[in-house]
Amino acid sequence: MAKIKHRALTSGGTSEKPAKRPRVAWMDESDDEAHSHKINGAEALKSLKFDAQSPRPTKKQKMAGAGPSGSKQAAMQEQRKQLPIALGRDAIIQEIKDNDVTVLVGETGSGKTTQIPQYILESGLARNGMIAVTQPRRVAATSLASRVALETQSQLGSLVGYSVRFSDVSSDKTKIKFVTDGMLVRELMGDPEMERYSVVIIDEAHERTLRTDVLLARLKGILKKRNAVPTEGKGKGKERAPKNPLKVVIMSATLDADKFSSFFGNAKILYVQGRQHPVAIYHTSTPQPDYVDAALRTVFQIHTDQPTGDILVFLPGQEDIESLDKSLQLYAKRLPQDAPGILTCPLYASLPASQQQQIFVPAPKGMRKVILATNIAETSVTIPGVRYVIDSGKCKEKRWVGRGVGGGFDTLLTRDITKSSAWQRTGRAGREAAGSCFRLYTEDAFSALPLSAEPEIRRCSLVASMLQLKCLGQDLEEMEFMESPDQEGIAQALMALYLLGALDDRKHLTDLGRRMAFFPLEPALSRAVLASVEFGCTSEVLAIVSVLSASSKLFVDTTDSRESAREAHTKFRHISGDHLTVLNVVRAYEEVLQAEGGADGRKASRAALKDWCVRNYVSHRCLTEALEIRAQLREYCERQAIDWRASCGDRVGEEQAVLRSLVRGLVQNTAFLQPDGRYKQVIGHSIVKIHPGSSLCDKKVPAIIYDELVYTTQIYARGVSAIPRNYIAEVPLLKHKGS
Ligand SMILES: Nc1ncnc2c1ncn2[C@@H]1O[C@H](COP(=O)(O)OP(=O)(O)OP(=O)(O)O)[C@@H](O)[C@H]1O
Repeated sequence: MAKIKHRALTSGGTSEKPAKRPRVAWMDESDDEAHSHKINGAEALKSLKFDAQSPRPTKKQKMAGAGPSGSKQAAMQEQRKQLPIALGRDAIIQEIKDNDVTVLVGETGSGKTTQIPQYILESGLARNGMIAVTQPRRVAATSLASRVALETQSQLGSLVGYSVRFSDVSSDKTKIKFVTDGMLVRELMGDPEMERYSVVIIDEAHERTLRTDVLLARLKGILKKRNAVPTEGKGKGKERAPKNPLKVVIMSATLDADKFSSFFGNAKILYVQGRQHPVAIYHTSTPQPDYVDAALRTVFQIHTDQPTGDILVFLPGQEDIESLDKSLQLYAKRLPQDAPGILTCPLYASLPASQQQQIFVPAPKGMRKVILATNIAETSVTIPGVRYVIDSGKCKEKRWVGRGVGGGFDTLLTRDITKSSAWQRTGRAGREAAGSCFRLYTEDAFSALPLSAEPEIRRCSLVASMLQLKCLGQDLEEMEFMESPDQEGIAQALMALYLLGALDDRKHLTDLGRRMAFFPLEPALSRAVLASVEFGCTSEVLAIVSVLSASSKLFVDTTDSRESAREAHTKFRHISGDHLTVLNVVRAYEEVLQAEGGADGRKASRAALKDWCVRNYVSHRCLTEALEIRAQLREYCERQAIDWRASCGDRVGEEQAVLRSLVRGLVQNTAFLQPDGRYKQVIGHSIVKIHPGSSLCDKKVPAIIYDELVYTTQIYARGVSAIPRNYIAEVPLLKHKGS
């Protein structure tokens, strides 16, 4: 293998003196034994057996994902038949027919997610109802829906559709619907017994998201109701059958199947063996504490030594992705002129959907695509062209820090992955052909990893779920979950909902709480929207809340452009802080929109708008998405008879009204200035500092509200505005406390 001459990089990506970088030493772990694993030490899941290799795909097969017509379609149908799951089709359908709940464990890429819904549909098991397939992440839900629509030769949104927050691509004709688990929980509010679904498939159940756990708990109750055999009725047999029975299928490649089975009264467990393509696994022979650097070297080792095929690198978060992206681009420039180029493609949750879709676009001829992803690409997703996976062994985990009444906050902490995650990541390399997975940790380190992560229900805020369940007449604290939430988490959620006015002092849901749950927003933000009605500033609050709900950040602020960005942002700055600054940006953007495209801005030139955003260091994607979200929130307002046009008119009144509304929602996110210049939470005990990215970062004001706390070396408040102290005392439930 020819050595690449690297030059040393600083984290900012600038070059230093040339330095030779050592290669990463690998140990081949590709013997069969190393790839089999057991679940719970009991049921052998011989899933990662790399010897069940089917023939390498033909050129035609490789093209199968490219389009729905002619030979490509035939190749795709042929590929479907080759999937390991296809062999067990009839047996699986029979088991689903015979059982209310089926737990299905099959190796990554065996065809569970794309095929099982189609088999169920073809078998007639769904009768006139729909088949829901849940996914923990939206990128998986949307890309799977596209794939299954292709396979069924239908247009996305007709037979096969999807529903994720703020985007529903389904219709009356839809029979298979891919949904995020959060969306299905929301749907419960309009359809508490899930009557419109005949089959609910909970996919990637091993991830144990809070919403999946809520769904599983609800499904248990729904099954009892919908599948009970009526005691009254004249006839026998069919006439005594339940009217609209429900089937539940729980699926994953890396699942503690016994646990799920016993939760559903010893449900049937099915194992699907075999995988389509082998994946060779390599561990490093020594630990690699600097995993970004190790990933950089491995990318180039693959690029110079290995045949064509795209590379998927798993990193914990956006910062590492951006850092590796820069380094890769820098080194790529130094490749010999005749060598294939490198095209980098970042993928993380806060990246807008349109940019996330770039990972599915084939690299131009002569280029190798390197996708830099967080664990959002870890499950369910097939990225065509990927043959190599590099696994840093790290991920970010959401965790409620400092749990307890009034205190604490959700934060993302970097930690080692689990064995489940490692297997899932490995699985991304063998989707269309044989692949390789390079783990940036030793085999001993792999052996020491826990099997699976602690369920979210034990480590994340329960506020939103508790409110949704209250609307269904259920108390989270009394429900039977696979794992019960801890008392501190429950107390914190109850207190938060009480302070928002969603619950009364007897823990009963209030009318306000019901209205809050109606909006597809965090309860704190929906409370602010509802408060804006009282203060006559719904138009302004909707604009701010829409930006806060967008998936990407409004202000573009990279290390290289920090000074120019700050200067450009000055003209939007509002003296009160970040919330009204956001409003100023939205207004300025709308002015350009109208100037460019007439009264309704519809014909505005995209190029002109983008140009304006670039010049002002604000994100065009964030603003486009925020305006779409706002349009939807306006519809929700109309359904609640709220006049979304209500606006203050004058700027002084506006500042007061908007901040007062926001305090109603962000009441727990308030802090008072202390004599030592720091801020202390009003409810809670944490000492916080204003984030350096805030327009208020150098200011000392008596009291602040903030959108969120982030923990790095200390606790920072982000998205901050200054408020008079008495605004906090105005919050109805706090009045009597005289805070
Ligand atoms: N978008 C796509 N483009 C090309 N091939 C695809 C696509 N989606 C699925 N496939 C093919 O179908 C196979 C089965 O995918 P599927 O998602 O059904 O597997 P799975 O068993 O659910 O895997 P996992 O547990 O990893 O989600 C893939 O290995 C791949 O060969």
